[in-house]
Amino acid sequence: MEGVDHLAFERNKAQFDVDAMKIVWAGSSHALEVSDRMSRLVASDPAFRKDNRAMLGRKDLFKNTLRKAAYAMKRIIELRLSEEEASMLRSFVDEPAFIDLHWGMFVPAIKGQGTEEQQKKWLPLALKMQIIGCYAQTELGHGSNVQGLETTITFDPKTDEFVIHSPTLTSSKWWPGGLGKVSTHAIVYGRLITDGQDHGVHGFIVQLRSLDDHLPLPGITVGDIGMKFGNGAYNSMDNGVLRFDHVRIPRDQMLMRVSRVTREGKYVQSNVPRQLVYGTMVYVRQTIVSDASTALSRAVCIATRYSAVRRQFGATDGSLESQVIDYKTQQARLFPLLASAYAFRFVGEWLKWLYTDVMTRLQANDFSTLPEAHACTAGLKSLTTSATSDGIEECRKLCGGHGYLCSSGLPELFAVYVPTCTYEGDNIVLLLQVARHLMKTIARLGSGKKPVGTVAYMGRVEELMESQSDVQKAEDWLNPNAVLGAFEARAARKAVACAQNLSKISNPEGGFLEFSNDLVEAARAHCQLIVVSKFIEKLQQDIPGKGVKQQLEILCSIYALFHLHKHLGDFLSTGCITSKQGSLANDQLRSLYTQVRPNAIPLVDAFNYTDHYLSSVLGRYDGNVYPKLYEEAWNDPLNDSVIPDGFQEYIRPMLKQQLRNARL
Ligand SMILES: Cc1cc2nc3c(=O)[nH]c(=O)nc-3n(C[C@H](O)[C@H](O)[C@H](O)COP(=O)(O)OP(=O)(O)OC[C@H]3O[C@@H](n4cnc5c(N)ncnc54)[C@H](O)[C@@H]3O)c2cc1C
Repeated sequence: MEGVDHLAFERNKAQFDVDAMKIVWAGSSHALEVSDRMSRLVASDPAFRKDNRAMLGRKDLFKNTLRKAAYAMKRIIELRLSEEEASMLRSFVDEPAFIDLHWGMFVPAIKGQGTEEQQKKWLPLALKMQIIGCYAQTELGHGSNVQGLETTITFDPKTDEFVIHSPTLTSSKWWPGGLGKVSTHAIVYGRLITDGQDHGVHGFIVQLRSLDDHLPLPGITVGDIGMKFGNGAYNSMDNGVLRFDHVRIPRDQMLMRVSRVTREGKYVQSNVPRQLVYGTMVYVRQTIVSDASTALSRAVCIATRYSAVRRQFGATDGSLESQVIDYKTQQARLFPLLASAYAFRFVGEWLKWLYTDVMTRLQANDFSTLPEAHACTAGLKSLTTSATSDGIEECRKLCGGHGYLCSSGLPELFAVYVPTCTYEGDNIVLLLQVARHLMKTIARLGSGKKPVGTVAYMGRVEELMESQSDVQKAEDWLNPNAVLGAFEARAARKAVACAQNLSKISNPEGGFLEFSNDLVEAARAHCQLIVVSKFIEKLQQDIPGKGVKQQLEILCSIYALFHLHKHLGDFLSTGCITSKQGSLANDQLRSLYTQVRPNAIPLVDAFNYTDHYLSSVLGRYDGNVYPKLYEEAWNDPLNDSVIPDGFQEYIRPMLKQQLRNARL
């Protein structure tokens, strides 16, 4: 029945103002207005149709992506959209494409690492897309270990040029998105060599293809690296391979904000501090954390709506069967993910603030917060992307068999999302960086310099080593101080235990390798503390709207207590809480699930996603799942004919064969 809202009875249960929650989710009324307008614009335009992506072959998929990107650009110009509107529109087009790298890496790298002069020259071209750029750092042989890159970029004082060369097979650039078939330019990272001296890895703007006929320039070999995981999914992106055979570029194409090479070939550090480069990294990782909340909330929206539609077992006397969302096990898997989506939203919002704060301080030559900002964005990138990847897969399972259909939207969402655990820093490598920062923080505790920002709690390490939770009944766990106290004590104690183990080993690097699993766990505990504490901080703000704050308080408690329950071993073995307190946390968690249940559908409605964006039969706003699933099946190309191609060649002969000699 078209036009009927099959989930209306769920929406009527809302105990809070959903429109007010939409504003909280979007960040402001303005952000909601823009995102709502842009998402509807995309959803209503058939040119942005995406329900056939999984059926397309690679070439058609790729060409379709080019068409959409060009059409989006045309609309952005025609409608005179602002940068904010344009970026929203692109995100609702929802198709991994070369433009992601152009806007997400190429432009920020020029802004962050280029001199003013370089920005003046390159940014207008890039912003109007008269050149298209990518970010070519990773090589076949090295990704995480950037210092291991092999591409050489040697200054030739005779011609005032750099010569870029790929000396080995493993020095081939490998993976950069947008490189394979589209980009005209790249930020290429390689070893800078002047006068025989290696100055380490630096970035350069390099033209790869002719702006007239798109052919690779002399000395450049470039192509796509091949199909990736999933149907459709990330295959709309041309991740590429690139080799240089003594390619020459002018000297002024080295990104020279932090260091430069003079006409005479002298390598000079500018008075702009090297740390500035970290600013771009903080920016990029902050967007990844925000995107994590978006991806997870999409999956959760699908799984929650479908869990309210799906009924299994429990019918008595001819009554309806139970909605699967009412099963406690379903709630215990789904609601922590709902809570995580909100938690990541707020930690992402805070990271946006942090980036602005870091940049303001950098302008004033204050670098004091940079190591901490760098470590915490690295850690949060790792934590949120891992949890989101696992969460999307859990949502697929929460949808039972139908979750495995491409029309559920979940397989493709997972396939597109999962490489975030690897790109922009492998998640384990990033946690090890956080652990290094924690160990340095502990080592400096005696120096009198107080730790700042998200490691400030380490300044109270003596107290945290002794503290005992005073929780006596289940409701005590609703007190934010009780939760914070336990998470701080756990993080501090795990980090201190690592530091103590490391101090017993004479070779610090050897010790770091030996205890790296414990260090990763300590870093994870620290990052979970950040997420919990930022959620709690958010709730200390004024949050208007009937019942909105109350719902968020429930979600915050679910996020914290779910993790406390999941990592109970940590909390018990470090002695932060007793086993009785652990089981009280579990009691409280059960009660919170019951409280969130009537609000589950309204809480996912607050994400304000269009059906186009969700791209899921199971997650449809109106809950009209079964007729649409049935209809969708008949759209599959295999159903174009009743008898499949190949029947005469393969099926019929098999059916008719006489197996006189077979041993079957
Ligand atoms: C879809 C996608 C898009 C990408 N886009 C780009 C792009 O646009 N531009 C670009 O330059 N690159 C890009 N990359 C490359 C990406 O940045 C690298 O793959 C990433 O940095 C990981 O490096 P790696 O592949 O060398 O992994 P490796 O470092 O080889 O990781 C392999 C394993 O070793 C482990 N490991 C590595 N070092 C350590 C250590 N010190 N301690 C413990 N364990 C360790 C890792 O945890 C992992 O389990 C992309 C990759 C993907 C998948």
